[in-house]
Amino acid sequence: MTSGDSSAAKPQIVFVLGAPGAGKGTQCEKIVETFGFTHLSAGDLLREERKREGSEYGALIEDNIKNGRIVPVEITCALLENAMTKTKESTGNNKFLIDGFPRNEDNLQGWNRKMEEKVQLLFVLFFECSEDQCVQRCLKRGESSGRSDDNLESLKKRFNTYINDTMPIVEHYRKQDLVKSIDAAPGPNEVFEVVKVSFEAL
Ligand SMILES: Nc1ncnc2c1ncn2[C@@H]1O[C@H](COP(=O)(O)OP(=O)(O)O)[C@@H](O)[C@H]1O
Ligand SMILES: Nc1ccn([C@@H]2O[C@H](COP(=O)(O)OP(=O)(O)O)[C@@H](O)[C@H]2O)c(=O)n1
Repeated sequence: MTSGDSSAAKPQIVFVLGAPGAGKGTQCEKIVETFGFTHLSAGDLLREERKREGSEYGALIEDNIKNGRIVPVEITCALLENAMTKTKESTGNNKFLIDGFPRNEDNLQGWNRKMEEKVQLLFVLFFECSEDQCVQRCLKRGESSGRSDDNLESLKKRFNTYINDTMPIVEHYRKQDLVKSIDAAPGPNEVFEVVKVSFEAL
């Protein structure tokens, strides 16, 4: 096999970042419908692992989520890799939106050690939205989501983590010219009109 062949088989990925409540999950659903990517949310995978019977990480994950801290990358990266492998085997799809990751330096380093060479990073979608607007969206979502972190106390901690730990990761990718910044303040359909452009260009 030539090196060209093996690189063609690499999964294509887009990282999706933005503040809590910026609308990452909402836009990912739309991208899946229109462009055939598989959506892998790091937060959803962690919440599933938290409730999986026999998981040794349940309490650790819950403690981190409630306090807006980032779970150690060994756990999150293994969940993502496993989900990618399973998706590839069961559906043949090899294009992934990786939502809410990498969210801090530990996530970035862990991913780069284990996965960077195995995938093709297309770009990083970054949703920009004011803290006020994001908090309002999360509080509204909290009325029905049942999430233990959609409350004001957890949100303050999540925003600290976002500013201190996630923004440097966005800057890291910006320096590599990989970031596509999207204004996430308008309604979901309007935001998607802008998101679309990046995927149509692929
Ligand atoms: N563009 C938007 N305008 C208004 N509300 C939105 C928008 N995008 C998402 N929402 C709502 O805000 C909440 C957070 O959106 P979500 O996609 O879950 O964000 P994230 O994945 O970034 O945390 C949800 O209740 C969602 O319905
Ligand atoms: N890479 C990640 C992503 C999420 N998480 C945890 O999961 C929580 C919820 O993340 P999420 O992406 O589902 O939700 P939002 O904060 O984006 O609304 C985060 O606050 C972290 O505690 C993590 O530890 N590592």
